[in-house]
Amino acid sequence: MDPATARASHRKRKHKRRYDGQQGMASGDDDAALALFRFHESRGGVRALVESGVTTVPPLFLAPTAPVSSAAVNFVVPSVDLSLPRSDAVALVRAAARSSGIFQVTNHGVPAGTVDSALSVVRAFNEQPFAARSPLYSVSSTGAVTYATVPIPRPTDGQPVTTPLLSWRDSLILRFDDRPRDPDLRNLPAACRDSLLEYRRSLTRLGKEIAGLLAEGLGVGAERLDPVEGVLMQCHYHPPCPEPERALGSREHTDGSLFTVLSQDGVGGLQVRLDGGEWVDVAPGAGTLLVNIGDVLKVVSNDEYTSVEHRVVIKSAQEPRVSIALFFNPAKHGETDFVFGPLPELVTEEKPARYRSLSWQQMLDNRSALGHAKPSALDQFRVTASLS
Ligand SMILES: O=C(O)CCC(=O)C(=O)O
Ligand SMILES: [Fe+2]
Repeated sequence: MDPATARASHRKRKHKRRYDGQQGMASGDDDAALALFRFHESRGGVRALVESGVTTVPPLFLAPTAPVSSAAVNFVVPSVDLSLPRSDAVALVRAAARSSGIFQVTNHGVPAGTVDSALSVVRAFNEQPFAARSPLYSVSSTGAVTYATVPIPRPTDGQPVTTPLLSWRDSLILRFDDRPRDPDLRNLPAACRDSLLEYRRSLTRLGKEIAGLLAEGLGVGAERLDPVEGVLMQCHYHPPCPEPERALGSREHTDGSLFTVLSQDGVGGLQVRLDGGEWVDVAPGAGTLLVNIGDVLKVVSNDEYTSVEHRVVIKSAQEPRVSIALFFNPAKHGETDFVFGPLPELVTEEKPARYRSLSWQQMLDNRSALGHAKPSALDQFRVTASLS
């Protein structure tokens, strides 16, 4: 190979690695990696594909098996009425966080208009002409605001190349970590910016209340999970899909957060996996707020609480679906990485620490290397019982 060809080939491989986030791909994946590269270069997201009139799901998005849910199980997401006396609300939160790892909150004090408006500005952002939204397109995981079709890393479980690389959704991502003030969102249309900041302000109050209830449910002081902050806001737009049963809106994963507050419109598609078994639908309720437990809280609670595995299937060939996930973590300002482990109060002789302490960065590194699904990156930090 002459030096120029070798350099070009090296550049191509580097590009591929940057975009698929995986090291050492098999050469059989080359075409998929190039298709992924080209897709990102086009800067229009899934929405642009749909606008171009695709009638089939391109291979980059193909789910390996039809993502069916169990019709046999009638899953009703636990509901917590936040206007109940505190001890009752704590008991409900505790039961839900221990069993399914997801619950819905009612009487939460977040105005319905705040949620509706946030969902509709996300939809409007994505439905702007290509020229208005594509300048923000970036797969970088830094920056105050980015817009992209973001892949969730594939589990490295030896699945064949047909594993989908991309989810059928475009995400507008706002990052609030490391910043004492609101991030610079000047690139967003003003109405979009104002609604999303108001949404975050309102949900931050709710997040603090939920953190207190979750802490009390563990039998520790409310302040033990405080201060929390909505550090990352992912606003997802799932364009109508010509073959809904062949794509996934989101691959299966657990969230890396303490907990996540999720709102969605009435289209539906969110599913959870019960006890690592069957996938079941979470019935949509337009504007309802769901709380799901993430991996940080699973560790901090020493496995008292469970992080819920979830995914999004595409329900409609006509209707787009919009959802907003606000991820809550311990507040951190500046450069210091936060380290977390089982709370000392929850470690006893009968129940020793199930995890070693780990830093947020270690957790992120493991998630991108091993994928976000179970068996999870977290298992790397699990303390295994000594056999001797
Ligand atoms: O779109 C949804 O309902 C779920 C989104 C989600 O799971 C996430 O952003 O982590
Ligand atoms: Fe999630």
